[in-house]
Amino acid sequence: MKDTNLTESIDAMTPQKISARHVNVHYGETHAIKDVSVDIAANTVTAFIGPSGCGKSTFLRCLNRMNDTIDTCRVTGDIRIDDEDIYDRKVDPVQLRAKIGMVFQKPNPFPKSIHDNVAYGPKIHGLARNKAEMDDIVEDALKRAALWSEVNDRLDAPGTGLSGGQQQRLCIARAIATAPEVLLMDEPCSALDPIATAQIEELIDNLRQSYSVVIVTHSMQQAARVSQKTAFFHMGSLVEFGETDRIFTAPEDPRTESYITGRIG
Ligand SMILES: Nc1ncnc2c1ncn2[C@@H]1O[C@H](COP(=O)(O)OP(=O)(O)OP(=O)(O)O)[C@@H](O)[C@H]1O
Repeated sequence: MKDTNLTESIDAMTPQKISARHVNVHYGETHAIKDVSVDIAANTVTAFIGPSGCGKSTFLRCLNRMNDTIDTCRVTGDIRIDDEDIYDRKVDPVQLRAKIGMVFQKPNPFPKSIHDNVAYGPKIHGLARNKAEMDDIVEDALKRAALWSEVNDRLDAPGTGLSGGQQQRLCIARAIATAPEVLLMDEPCSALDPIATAQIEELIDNLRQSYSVVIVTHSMQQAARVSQKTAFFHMGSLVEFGETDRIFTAPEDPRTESYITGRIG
C-alpha cells in the first residue's frame, strides 16, 4: 500500500478513531480480505471504493462485527476503536453496534411509526428516562438527519410511507439516535434518485462534524464529492489509501489508476 509523505504527516496530526491491523476474512474457503491494515480518522468521511467483489462491504462489516452474524465468516487480525479491541470477548456486539451505527444500501425502516423507528434503539439501550426525554432524542436525531421539517407533523405515520430518500434519512436518524461515534454506510444512495442522493451527500458532509463516517460506494464521483480519505480495494487487498484528492488526481498504484480511469471494474 502506498501513500505520500505529505499525507502521512497529515495523518500524524489527525486523531485516529479506528485502527485495523492485519485483518483477514474468510467465508469458508474464500479469502475475501487479505491482510488489510488501515487507520480511519475522527471527523472524516472515508470512502471505500473498488470493483465489485473486491471486499469493500466485507471489510466495512468487520468494523461493527456485522460479519459475526454470518456462520461461515471468520475474521482475524486486530481492530480497535479508540484503542479498544472490538473483538475482545468482553465486548457486547449489540452495544458495539449502538456505538458504530450502520446504514444499508436499501432503506429498511421498521414497520412502525416514524417516531418509533427512531426511538427503537434508545429504548433498547435505556437512553431515555421518560417520554419527554425520548421525544427530545427523536427530535434531535430527525433534525441531525435533515428530516425533521418534513415529518414533524406526522410522527405517528408509518416510516414505510415516506419516499425512498426520506426513508434513508429516517434510517440515518435511527442510527444517530443511539449516539454513535462512527457511522458505517454501505452504498447508502444506490436505491435513490439524483435529488435524494444530493440530499444524503449534503447530510454526510454535515455528519462528519459529529461522527467518523465510512462509506462504501460504487460511484467515484460520489467518493470524490463526499470523502476526504479514500481506500481503494482490489481482490481483497487494500491497494492504496490516502487523501481523496490525491487518489483521484495522482494515484500511485497502476491498479488504482486503471480503476479510476475506468479500465477495470
Ligand atoms: N455471505 C457471504 N458468503 C460467502 N461469500 C461471501 C459472502 N459475502 C461476500 N462474499 C464473497 O466475498 C468477496 C467480497 O465480497 P463483498 O461483498 O465484500 O465485495 P464488495 O466489494 O462489497 O462487492 P460489491 O461492490 O459487488 O457489493 C466476494 O468474493 C463475495 O462473493
